[in-house]
Amino acid sequence: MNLLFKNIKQLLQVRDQETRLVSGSEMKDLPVIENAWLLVKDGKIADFGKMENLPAFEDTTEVDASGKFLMPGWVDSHTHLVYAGNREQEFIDRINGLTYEEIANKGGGILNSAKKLQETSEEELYRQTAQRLEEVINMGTTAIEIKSGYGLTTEAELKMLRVIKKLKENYDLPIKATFLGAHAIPKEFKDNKEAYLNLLTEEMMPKIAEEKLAEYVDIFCEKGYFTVEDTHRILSAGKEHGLIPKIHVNQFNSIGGIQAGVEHEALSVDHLEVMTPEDIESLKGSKTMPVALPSCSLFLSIPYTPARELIDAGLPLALATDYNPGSTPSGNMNLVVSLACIKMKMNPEEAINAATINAAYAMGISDTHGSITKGKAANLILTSEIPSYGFLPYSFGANHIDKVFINGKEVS
Ligand SMILES: N=CN[C@@H](CCC(=O)O)C(=O)O
Ligand SMILES: [Zn+2]
Repeated sequence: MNLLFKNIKQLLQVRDQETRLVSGSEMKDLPVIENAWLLVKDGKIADFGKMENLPAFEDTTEVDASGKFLMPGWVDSHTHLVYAGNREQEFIDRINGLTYEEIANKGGGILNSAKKLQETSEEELYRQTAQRLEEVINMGTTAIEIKSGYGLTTEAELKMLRVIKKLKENYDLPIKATFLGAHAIPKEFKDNKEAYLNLLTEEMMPKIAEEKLAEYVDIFCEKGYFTVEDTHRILSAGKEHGLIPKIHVNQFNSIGGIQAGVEHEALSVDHLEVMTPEDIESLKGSKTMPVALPSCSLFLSIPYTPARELIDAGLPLALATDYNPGSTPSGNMNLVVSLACIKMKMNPEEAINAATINAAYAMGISDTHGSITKGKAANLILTSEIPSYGFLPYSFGANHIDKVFINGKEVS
């Protein structure tokens, strides 16, 4: 059965097949078709056009989209969706004056989540994660990347990645798995980081490659976590095991990780709250997508990625949630898009481009997702009746999503 959307107030993000990302001043353009129709066949976008040229289709289920906007679903290219429990106590500790760094130094933070996760069964972890996945799908996310990194032992890292594998089997949206064993140094290796790096590259990576449990490799390149040298080592070893690099970098300090990412042709460099002019310069001409995580800045009260500087330098930018229990307990891409406009001075067009086509590039799926393009998957958001697409970020905190479709099937 085909699905026909009719009377769409505006069809947003209409692109040709060649456009894989948009950069610099191109990000201000959001191509639209007014008063449009769109046909879905076999889960894919088959055709679209203006209502005045609507052909006669047979055997279609019709959706009247009068007053509504139809657009590609959000793509969330950076999450830590698999975790056990929560870190609400650390939230309270921060309200009462401790910093994120102080909490981590006291054995809280990532190590706290790792302890909880190690003690949680794979079944229970799957249950908690599937619930979060359904929560974000209901908010319009129709493709998602998920990292390991709260296991920090071979057994627990594999447990996380197997949970992601099971999600891939049970849900229809694109899910990419990232191995982030280099997220923090476990307590047992506090005085022997070298041994932990060896464990990552010599024990965990071969197992992950053998079971095909991840597409990407990631590392937290930051003072107190992993150095630029460690980053080179992990990304090189990852590549030898068929894993494409991504990095957590420049969250608190600029230490040269961006240059390492570019050198390794990382698919994305993520966080970027603290950027020097040299960091921006080194991204120019690269294939690496910068990714901003504004909900993390909001939650931790740290600087926002200087989006204007990046975009005005001609670079592309993607947006993601960073959904995790410590720095961003929210997977709401609608809030991310609002924050990008409110706090990072991105225009609605730039923010929507960053959360769809550029986000799809950052998770390696922009040939099949992230825009309204013939042949791409019909992963779509139908808004409620709103005056304009700019109303989405403007009315922050409100829910203007009427329906969500994955491969043409209504899922919410
Ligand atoms: N910065 C590193 N990792 C996660 C948060 C980790 C945590 O606090 O649990 C992030 O991307 O923000
Ligand atoms: Zn993260």
